Amino acid sequence: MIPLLHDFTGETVLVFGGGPVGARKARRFAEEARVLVVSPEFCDRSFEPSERRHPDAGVEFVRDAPDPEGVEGYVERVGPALVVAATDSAAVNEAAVEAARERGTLVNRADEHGGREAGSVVVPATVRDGSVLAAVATGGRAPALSKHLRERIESDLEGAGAMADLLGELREGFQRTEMPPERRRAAVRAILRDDSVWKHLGTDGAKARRLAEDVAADVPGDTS
Ligand SMILES: C[C@@]1(CC(=O)O)c2cc3[nH]c(cc4nc(cc5[nH]c(cc(n2)[C@H]1CCC(=O)O)[C@@](C)(CC(=O)O)[C@@H]5CCC(=O)O)C(CC(=O)O)=C4CCC(=O)O)c(CCC(=O)O)c3CC(=O)O
Ligand SMILES: NC(=O)C1=CN([C@@H]2O[C@H](COP(=O)(O)OP(=O)(O)OC[C@H]3O[C@@H](n4cnc5c(N)ncnc54)[C@H](O)[C@@H]3O)[C@@H](O)[C@H]2O)C=CC1
Repeated sequence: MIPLLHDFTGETVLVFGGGPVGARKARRFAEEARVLVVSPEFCDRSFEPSERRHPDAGVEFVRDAPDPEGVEGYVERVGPALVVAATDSAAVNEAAVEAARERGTLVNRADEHGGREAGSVVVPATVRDGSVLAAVATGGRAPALSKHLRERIESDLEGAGAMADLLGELREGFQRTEMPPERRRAAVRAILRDDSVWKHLGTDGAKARRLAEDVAADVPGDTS
């Protein structure tokens, strides 16, 4: 399996099953999507996304226990970008997969592992810092290991979002001044290797930027 990124901003995600697993997936997608959870009960009703990347993002709950035909009806009416099948009923989960497949909609089935058909996607463990993200998966062999590794790499990503913002701004400047591509690459590499830029990113962004500009200015013109 090969990871791809999908922007759910402004999209709807339809989750069947409001147990711990459905709630965890709902929480994840509600960072940027409008999430509709269909379930007789929802174990995470107080949930509010910590980071809302779209005004409509959040979770709505519909109290219902649809049978397989009813599941199809929800998928038809809601027209989601992704269906999450996270009930404790294999028949209901299978109906959600079928309904999604018929509409060409992405589907995440929580009660299975191993190879999948096109359009059937897996949710990895994710670490995010600003616009930077890392995802861990184990081919479904050991999801608890994905969680464990996610916790371990959380600290590695600290400051990465601020660094991405800084480099994004500097790159625009480099492009405006028509800095040759080779020199631009060398400057970016030198900034990334500079401990004092990293150190100041979290505390004094303006200072980090000045340091980075100095590092870039010191990069030799001819790097061939
Ligand atoms: C295939 C996949 C499909 C999918 O859901 O997309 C899937 C399937 C299954 N998970 C099961 C169990 C557990 N899953 C977790 C945790 C997570 N599971 C996640 C993803 C995935 N789980 C996909 C593969 C990802 C990969 O390749 O690694 C994470 C990463 C993302 C997320 O869900 O948000 C999230 C960590 C999030 C985080 O913290 O960062 C824990 C740990 C815990 O709960 O503490 C346990 C209990 C321990 C154990 O059993 O290992 C079972 C057995 C159920 C049973 O026995 O009944 C199945 C079904 C089966 O294996 O058949
Ligand atoms: N992918 C993952 O990370 C994991 C997957 N699982 C699997 O996912 C499934 C769900 O796990 P949990 O949330 O722990 O189970 P759970 O049993 O606590 O929750 C299932 C929820 O589905 C609801 N439900 C039942 N019939 C429904 C229907 N017709 N329509 C809508 N909702 C319905 C139940 O009321 C309950 O709220 C389990 O069957 C298990 O196989 C379990 C652990 C982790």
